[in-house]
Amino acid sequence: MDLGAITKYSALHAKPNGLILQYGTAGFRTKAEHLDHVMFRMGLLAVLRSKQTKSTIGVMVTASHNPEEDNGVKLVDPLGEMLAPSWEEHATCLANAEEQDMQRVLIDISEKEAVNLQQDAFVVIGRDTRPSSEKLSQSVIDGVTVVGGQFHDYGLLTTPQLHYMVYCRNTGGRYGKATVEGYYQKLSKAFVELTKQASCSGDEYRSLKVDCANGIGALKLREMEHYFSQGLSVQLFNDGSKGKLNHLCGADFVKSHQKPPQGMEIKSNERCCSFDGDADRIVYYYHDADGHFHLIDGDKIATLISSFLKELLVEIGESLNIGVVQTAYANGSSTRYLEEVMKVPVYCTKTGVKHLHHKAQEFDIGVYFEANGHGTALFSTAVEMKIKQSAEQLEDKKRKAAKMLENIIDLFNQAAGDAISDMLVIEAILALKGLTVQQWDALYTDLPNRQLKVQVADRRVISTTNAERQAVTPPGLQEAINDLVKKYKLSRAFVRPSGTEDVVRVYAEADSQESADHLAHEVSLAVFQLAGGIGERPQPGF
Ligand SMILES: CC(=O)N[C@H]1[C@@H](OP(=O)(O)O)O[C@H](CO)[C@@H](O)[C@@H]1O
Ligand SMILES: [Mg+2]
Repeated sequence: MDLGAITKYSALHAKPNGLILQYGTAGFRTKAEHLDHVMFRMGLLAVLRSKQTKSTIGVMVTASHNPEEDNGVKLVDPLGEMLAPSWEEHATCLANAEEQDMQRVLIDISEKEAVNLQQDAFVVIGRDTRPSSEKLSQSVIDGVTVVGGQFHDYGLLTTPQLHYMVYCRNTGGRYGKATVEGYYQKLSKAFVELTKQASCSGDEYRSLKVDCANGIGALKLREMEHYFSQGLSVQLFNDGSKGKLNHLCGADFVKSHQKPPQGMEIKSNERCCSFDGDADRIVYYYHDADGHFHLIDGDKIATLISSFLKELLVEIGESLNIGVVQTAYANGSSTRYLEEVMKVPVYCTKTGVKHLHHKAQEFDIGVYFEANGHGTALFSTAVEMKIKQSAEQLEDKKRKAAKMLENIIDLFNQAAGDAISDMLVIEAILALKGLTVQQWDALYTDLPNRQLKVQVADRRVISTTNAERQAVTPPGLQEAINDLVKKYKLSRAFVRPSGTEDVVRVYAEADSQESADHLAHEVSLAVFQLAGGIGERPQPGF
């Protein structure tokens, strides 16, 4: 390492004095103007991680569903997964080191992690469409080059596309070709093969309205659509030509406000979906004949996918273990339906995709989704091989099911939740099963629920256990929640400090919307009183 050069270049990406940031659930995220030094330093860190793992490492510049003025960065580990926790700590230390301490922190990390500095390093970089992203990704490149790392800048990519590139590059091309073209071809081929088998046809059935959150998803879907147009026609809205990124649109807006995005005209019973700003989340929705809005969230997506996979396995005659992984935010009805009707084991992990992803890796087939629409399915190597064999050896009907499963496996992005890939999986399943969006929605009825945020002086006073479903501290809070929950039917509530915002999140569900709203409000008051609320007391009404 040429420490002199690092110090010299670092001064060109100077850290604002006193600024402290944390590598959180989704990397670093804050106002774009505060991130130049973080980007440079993440370039440095990506090189160290690449040397240590002797693999290609990814750096994605995005702040997902945050407002346009924000930005962020996260590192992608060799198999396309999130950065290992010990390196998250290194990332935080490096980002927060004052200029004069930078060299020491870099050396500390290299020593602690036994990084062979002579090893070659390769980093791939992607960015979303934010106005600040291009310059910030240049700062990442500055960091990579100053420590002698090689790089490939993919330019504009969805977050899951970058995860895919990393995975492809580190598996010798077995997973796919590490180009945007390779991504389009792999997914589209699988999708077209699948939809060829569907018996229903007709233009109306095979068309979908997509709200792209005025983000990168619009660009990429537009590039990709002609590859799969045989199987599906998509109509793009909020494609970035006029509106602002994530403003009154996108998956996060639709899920949290439980209403359709602006800028999209919806006729009754039309199938619609929304991506978030970096296209790693998706939710579906429609208006019924009475004009009521129906949201189909990550829980229902997981249900559709896992029931389809289970059916295929039964047809093939394979008894592989399927597990569904959720978080505490999963609607109680979905968990009940999966366990009691579908007889699929369900596991609950802490919030944050990396927790779900790791749990899902424990199964032959692991399906994981956050309620907000981030998720995918993972297939063990042994399963992939078995299914490939079955697709060649089995007879007739069984063989057809095995072929379908083989294509479904190819259609999923197993590196990360991916709005485009999930959309194609869902569209293929609906077509193959001949299901309308209403029939899908009718699998079960969501329990009414409410999510609120409470401002407190220090959200770390709240600690939780049992996959965040119970508060351990501050004393008395969990008892207060228990007493409140008892007042309502089919009720459940929990609180946890957010990993991405300076708030405490409150979640409540109950047998009616009114009860869920009341319960959420009462729990918010308990948080305010017992966990050091600041500002105005939580008010009833939403
Ligand atoms: C309730 C909720 O939706 N929480 C989101 C949100 O995390 P919080 O830790 O709740 O701020 O952002 C995460 C990163 O995008 C996402 O994984 C998670 O699901
Ligand atoms: Mg996102």
